Amino acid sequence: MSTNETEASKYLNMDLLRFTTAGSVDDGKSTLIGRLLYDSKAIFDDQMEKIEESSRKKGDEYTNLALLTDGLSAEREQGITIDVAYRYFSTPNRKFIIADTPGHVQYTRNMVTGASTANLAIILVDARNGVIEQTCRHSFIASLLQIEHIILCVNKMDLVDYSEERFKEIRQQFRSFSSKLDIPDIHYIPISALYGDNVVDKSDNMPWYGGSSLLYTLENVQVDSDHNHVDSRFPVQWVTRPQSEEYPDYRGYAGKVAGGVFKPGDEIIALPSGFTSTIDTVETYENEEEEVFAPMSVTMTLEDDIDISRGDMIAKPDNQPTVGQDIDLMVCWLNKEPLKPNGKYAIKHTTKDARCIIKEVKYKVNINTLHRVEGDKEIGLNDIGRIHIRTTEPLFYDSYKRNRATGSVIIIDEYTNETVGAGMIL
Ligand SMILES: Nc1nc2c(ncn2[C@@H]2O[C@H](COP(=O)(O)OP(=O)(O)OP(=O)(O)O)[C@@H](O)[C@H]2O)c(=O)[nH]1
Repeated sequence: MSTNETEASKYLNMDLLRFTTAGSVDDGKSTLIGRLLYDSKAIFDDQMEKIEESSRKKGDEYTNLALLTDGLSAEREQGITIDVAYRYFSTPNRKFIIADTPGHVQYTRNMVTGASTANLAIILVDARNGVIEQTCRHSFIASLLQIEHIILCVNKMDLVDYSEERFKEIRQQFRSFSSKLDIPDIHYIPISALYGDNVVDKSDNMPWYGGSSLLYTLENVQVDSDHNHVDSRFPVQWVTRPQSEEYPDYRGYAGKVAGGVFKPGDEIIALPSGFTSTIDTVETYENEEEEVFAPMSVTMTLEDDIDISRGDMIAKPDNQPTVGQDIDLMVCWLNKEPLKPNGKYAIKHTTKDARCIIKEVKYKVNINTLHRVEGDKEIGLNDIGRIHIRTTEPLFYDSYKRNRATGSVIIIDEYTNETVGAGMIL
């Protein structure tokens, strides 16, 4: 291998952490991401020159790191809908993908999209304001989405004189709230995104803080595998039939593995038909593989010609998903039109499209207390509630806790085609 190839393969094989950032408007998200990229030397020099120049033009005393992420808003102004921007950077120790979710009004929606594949969420609070409703909302969503690690960054410490007491107060506020949530690992870091305190390097301004910097924490937090490698699930996206002279009977099933491992010789079952067969080959775009696993995109061929079409699920006979039409969900509502009890919606689950009726709104959750709201079941924009639906066709699903891919659904308004809800199967 040439040096370039060695470098490239080292990079590809590097450990990856996906994280998302959440905070309310002006808590300093853009500044923080800019600071992380800048201090970890991930910004290219030409980008930096542009930013310095534009900061000078605006008369900023400090290079305005928020400008680094502002390309996003320009795109939004052009009418291109980008709810989440993915940014990539790496240090010698780890690769990172940041799902950067803009903090405007549609924050719940963006956070759900950005966080659904994240291993970790950074939740920012302004040291002057402490824990506010949005902090609670974001943490609750993070716990619903089964994000295992949260870093609560108490930002703008410079504006509270780097006060240890203030930091401890906020940490206590968040501890008492988060004790009611299912989040296994929470870190607390006092930072100043603007001046770089505790972002990449430990700060001299807060000698009382004994923990690690944000970057060090991001580099070292232990993430389990993103994917369920136990329950084999392959939702079929399409059936390929090239019908070439060489292979007149070829029939391949293409899609993305949603869980477990598949290899030639494995016995499989196709749902909903229940027919069984044996895997002949599994291949990726480039190669025939010895085995494939989540989240690889693959084409599978079987030894028997059985009836399988888009939206069907290939699993193993001794480990099948639940098949059903009556489903309990926690739903995050993403549309300004509230959820219609008894309303009909389109629903997307893995590669399957179906329709559903909302049979019952069981309760709405009060984001601050995490209790049920008594006497009010209207699920409006940014609300979270528990609902029961009935689908027109059976879905092949797992609980969200077990498998994020086969345990989530998207609810769509049939008339406007807008995504109105994101659901996690209980
Ligand atoms: N003093 C001080 N100001 C900060 C700090 N971090 C961010 N700011 C300022 O707070 C303001 C908001 O920062 P942004 O990074 O744009 O905030 P944001 O959360 O990304 O805001 P949106 O993009 O609107 O969601 C800017 O004027 C920043 O310069 C900090 O640590 N200390």
